[in-house]
Amino acid sequence: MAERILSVRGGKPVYAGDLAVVEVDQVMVVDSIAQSFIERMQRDLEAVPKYPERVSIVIDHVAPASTVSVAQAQKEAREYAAATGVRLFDVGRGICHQVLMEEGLARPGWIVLGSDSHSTTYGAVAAFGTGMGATDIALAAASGKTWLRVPESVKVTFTGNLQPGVSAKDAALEMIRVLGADGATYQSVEMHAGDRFSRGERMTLANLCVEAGAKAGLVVPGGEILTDYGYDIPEWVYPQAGATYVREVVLDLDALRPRMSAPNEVDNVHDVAALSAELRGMHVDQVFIGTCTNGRIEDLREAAAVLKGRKVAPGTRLLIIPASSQVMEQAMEDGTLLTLQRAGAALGTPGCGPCMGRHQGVLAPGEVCVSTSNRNFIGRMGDKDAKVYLASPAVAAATAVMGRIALPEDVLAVVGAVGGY
Ligand SMILES: CC(C)[C@H](C(=O)O)[C@@H](O)C(=O)O
Ligand code: SF4
Repeated sequence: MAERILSVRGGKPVYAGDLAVVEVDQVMVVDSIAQSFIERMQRDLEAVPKYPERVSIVIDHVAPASTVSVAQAQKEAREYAAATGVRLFDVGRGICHQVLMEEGLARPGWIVLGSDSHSTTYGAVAAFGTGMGATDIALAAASGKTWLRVPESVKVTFTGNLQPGVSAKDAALEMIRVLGADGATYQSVEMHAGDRFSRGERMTLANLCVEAGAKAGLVVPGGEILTDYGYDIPEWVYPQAGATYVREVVLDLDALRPRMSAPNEVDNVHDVAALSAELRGMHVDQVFIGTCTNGRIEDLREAAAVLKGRKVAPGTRLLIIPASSQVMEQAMEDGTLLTLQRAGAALGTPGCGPCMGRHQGVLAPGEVCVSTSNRNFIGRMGDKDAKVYLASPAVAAATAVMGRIALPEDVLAVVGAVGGY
């Protein structure tokens, strides 16, 4: 898939290891990188965006601003957008990847460069999405092009079906366990799943690919689900018959059970049911449901199904942040937010929230957090002595009810307050 997309978009056949120069359809800049991006454009390149409509700035990582310097950087980003005509998604619109997908700014066959590592997410709609630093992003904005070394591909085939209580997040964590945290460095993870996964589920899978070091995470479009792409799928995004891969992995969804990634590496993945009694009994201080990995409407509904009529355990706090304003609206309309609020969740403004430990839920030394995000390295969500466990929204919600790591079935017997919120 990577070879074909980069060949067509570069106008000549390229193979793994070749250099490709390709047209860029969308350049995405996040708040945290905006200042360096602007500096590269103005000071180093002395350029303006070649195609302003192909550049989007998203204020999402620390939104609303937490300090004066963050506020100043965001002010400069707004002014830059107004002066150059690039698109601006301001505070409250949501997390960059979710917003670009909702706005149709990632489409099958597109090349989308983001100043954010989780730009692999766009592979959910067969777009070649990848993250780059401020300098490369600025060059792409100034020239409308970028150069890439064409990645080798790893083939991941999903068989069977997700069982009740098991989600795409569990499949993604299992994939990372099998590949390893550096198992797909600068490779394209090409996922073959037929029509097993919805658009949101494919986003979760493609999102996690960068945690194996991948350059891109491409889901091969398949089956009945092709309608949720929103745009035509060109024939040339499909892998060539007889394509060769550097590695092939098969994941059986029938056998998959809820997974959890334990500190401090994303590929330290375990079966939740098989965790030691000590870990299952450990007090959990904070549960966070949200992020570009699992902050979509289906994720909030999954959490609400577990939390409905129940309360967050005393001594545990539950933070829930929808990935975008659109998700927030859907969750308002269908009552999901009310269920979550009544269960005792603290609801936040759409954005990244505490995912990378900069605001809205930073962890103290020794605290334990179960999060639906994608990273759990030392210091990710606050103090270096805090611990982050990664799981699905259902496991996170069950954990909030029990105050310790739990499976959705563990809370079935719990009705109403567990000691009172
Ligand atoms: C701030 C941004 C550059 C960073 C990333 O690149 O991924 C962040 O989104 C993260 O998840 O750590
Ligand atoms: S939600 Fe987390 S992982 Fe996603 S872009 Fe924001 S900080 Fe990065």
